[in-house]
Amino acid sequence: MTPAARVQAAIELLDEIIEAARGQGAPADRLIVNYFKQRRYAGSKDRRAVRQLVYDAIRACGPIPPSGRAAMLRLAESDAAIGEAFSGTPHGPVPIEPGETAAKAGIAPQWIAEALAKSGITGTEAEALLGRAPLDIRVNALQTSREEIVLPVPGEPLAAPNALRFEGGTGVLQWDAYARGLFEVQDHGSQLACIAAAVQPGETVIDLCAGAGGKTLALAAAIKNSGTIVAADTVKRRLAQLAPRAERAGASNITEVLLDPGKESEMLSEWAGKADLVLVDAPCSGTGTWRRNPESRWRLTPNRLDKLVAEQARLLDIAAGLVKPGGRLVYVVCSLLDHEGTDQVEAFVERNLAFEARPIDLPRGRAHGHGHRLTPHNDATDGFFIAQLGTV
Ligand SMILES: C[S@@+](CC[C@H](N)C(=O)[O-])C[C@H]1O[C@@H](n2cnc3c(N)ncnc32)[C@H](O)[C@@H]1O
Repeated sequence: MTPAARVQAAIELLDEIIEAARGQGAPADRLIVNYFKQRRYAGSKDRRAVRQLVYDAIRACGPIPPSGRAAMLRLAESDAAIGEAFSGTPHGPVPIEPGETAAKAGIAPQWIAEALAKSGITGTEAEALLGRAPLDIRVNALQTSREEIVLPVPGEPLAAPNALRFEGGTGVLQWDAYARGLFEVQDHGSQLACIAAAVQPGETVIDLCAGAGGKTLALAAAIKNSGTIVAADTVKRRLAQLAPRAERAGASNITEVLLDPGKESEMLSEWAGKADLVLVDAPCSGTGTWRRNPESRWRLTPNRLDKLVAEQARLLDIAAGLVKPGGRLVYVVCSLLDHEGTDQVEAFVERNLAFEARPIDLPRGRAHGHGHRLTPHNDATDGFFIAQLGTV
């Protein structure tokens, strides 16, 4: 493909991504894969270059752009080579019309940028939300250690004791050590959130929003396969990924519970008031993961955020009923909006007088409100808010 044809392909893809974001359709990554399935003539270099153009344009536009072409014109303002592609050559974009405008720049749609600013995320902190994420792994302490593991490329040791960092895009899933369960891909921030849970061997742990089990597996390793971990979620397709991962990792103390939405407490009643730890890794807006999914900021609406905040509060109250006297609840969101973080915890302790927010001691991050905050700028992790709620 010529450089101009690559720019035109990126414009077409951006049109699809914008439409999907407006209608809550397929994520950008899937649309890119589908696009190239129908265009086998594009080689791997073309695919990589187009993908890069698409993601650079997504990052460059704050609000949802009116069109893929307007998004690419925004990128052209900082890259003359892209501007030159608008010359009307075959397969390339038609020339720029007089008065044609580029999409708006910025960190995010205005209302989200304002909510972030109210939460203390401005300037370089806000810009870093759209940086490029490295690739972190968690060495599986059930099978090996960071010192013993042998990998094709040496990773950079991080503050979490089992964390190693590689350049983004490193093909770690093709490594033999992955197939043998010696490590899992997990952001350093997620690993630190699991450390905040401070599990001890023999404990009864409920991972209320286990998803595909990323944190469940870290907790199983920390608890050294003793005690019990209940991994619960409402989405079968996510929870179904846990069993094969657990088998590969050698984690043998996990019980899965597929929950019906609205019947969570009923379905977990055998553990009511019995858990040493309940982890609530709640569904959230994901503002801390824009490095990986920059277009997700175009999908969030005030109404969707309100619904998420209400669901987080409901899940926290369900979790409170599962914690035993003297036990603890750890609340995690990969968002930096205070609505979903410290404000949520403040409202929880007002509703649940048996709980108090406790300080968290981690090698990275800072205290923020009623919890602890990790950010891409300050900590080189995804953005997280973590709170530990102990019974008084
Ligand atoms: C942030 S994700 C969890 C990620 C997972 N803990 C990990 O480390 O990979 C939030 C999860 O909450 C689940 N969820 C949403 N509503 C729920 C509910 N009412 N009860 C339990 N889980 C729920 C979602 O299906 C999703 O898997």
